[in-house]
Amino acid sequence: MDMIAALANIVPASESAAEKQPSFILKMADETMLAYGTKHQLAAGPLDGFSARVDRHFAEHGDRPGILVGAIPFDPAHSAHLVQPARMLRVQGDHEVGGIPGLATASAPLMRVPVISVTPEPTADAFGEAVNAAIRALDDTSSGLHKLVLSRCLKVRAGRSFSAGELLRRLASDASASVFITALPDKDGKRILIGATPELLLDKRGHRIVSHPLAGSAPRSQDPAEDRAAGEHLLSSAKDQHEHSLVVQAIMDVLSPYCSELSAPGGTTLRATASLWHLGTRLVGRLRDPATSCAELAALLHPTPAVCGLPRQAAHAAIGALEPYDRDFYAGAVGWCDSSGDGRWFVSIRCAEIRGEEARLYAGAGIVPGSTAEGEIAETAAKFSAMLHAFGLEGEDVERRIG
Ligand SMILES: C=C(O[C@@H]1C=C(C(=O)O)C=C[C@H]1O)C(=O)O
Repeated sequence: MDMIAALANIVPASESAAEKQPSFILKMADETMLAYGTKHQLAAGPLDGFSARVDRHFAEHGDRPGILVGAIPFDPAHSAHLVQPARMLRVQGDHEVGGIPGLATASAPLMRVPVISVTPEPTADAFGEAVNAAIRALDDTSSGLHKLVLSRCLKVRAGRSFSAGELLRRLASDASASVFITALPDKDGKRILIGATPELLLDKRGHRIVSHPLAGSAPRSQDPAEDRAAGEHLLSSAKDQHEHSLVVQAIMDVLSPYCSELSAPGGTTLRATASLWHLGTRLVGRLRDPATSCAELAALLHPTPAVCGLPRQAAHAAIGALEPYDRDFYAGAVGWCDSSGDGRWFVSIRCAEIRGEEARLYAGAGIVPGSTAEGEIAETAAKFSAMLHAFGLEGEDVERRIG
């Protein structure tokens, strides 16, 4: 059955417009999930207590579909935004996201939304100063810091509201990423988070868990020889391998007490998105007790040193002092968990928060001894490029602003 036919079966014509539009889309290599409407919302609260709230939710709301979808913010003290939808559509395999009713039609031409302004927050220079402050903190052994991830933001204002469907279609052209749209709690109006993340926080099905952390990055090149050299350079870089190993070790430390087996069968390898090379390690484990829920493990893992730093508390405090904004749902997690304890969560990076005619794009980079301000400016500029491409924003003018 094709996508439109499948949707026609589950979306009766009499339904309200809001219910016809998916409020959550997650397109992965092997499956696309679409959630419509809201039956119940997960009770608010910090990440500590998240899995207990999820368990309580399913105990109280035994109706179908027995699934919660949505987003976890960066700050563990802030509340996740998860809903039990009215309906859920899961399409196995890889497929076109073009024909989703209420979003966009596959045959419609891509429309460029006229952009009024692109404002960096902070400026590339100010971000470079924050990176230098982080490098000084890492060099000062009394700080106890080993790694810190700093981000910057681009505020994009347009002449009319952005079309989530068109953005999603453009993002989906990079098959190496999982594309998502999720509703966020209202703040001066309706908000969504949209992105194309390459990073799997945790997948849990029965006994089996998989995590695929990324850390260590290099911009790709249009020139094939230069591109290959950039990848090989990253793979042999002691600084990047060190940065990467800190993340892998932290994740293994969290997961191993729960596992009878935990290993990295393929070791550390290069992962490519359309714009970046990454170092990645796919970790596969077998849980001692399959009743250990995905929500419980995801809450313990987040935020990993791939988006926060090491040690977690000190890095979190340093981010609060050095970044001029609250990350909110950037560098959190997006995904789902179900009443059987299974689930899948991705790290919410390469994303933008959209509210009407305004978008906030985010990009961050891990800083370890040996990092440089110029290197981190270039890396975050490359990390913006997938979203900028989706917004139709490329060229010298934007490049000048983002450094
Ligand atoms: C924080 C981001 O990316 C993270 C940081 C990386 C790095 O420092 O090399 C690589 C992948 C992600 O884990 C981001 O894209 O915003």
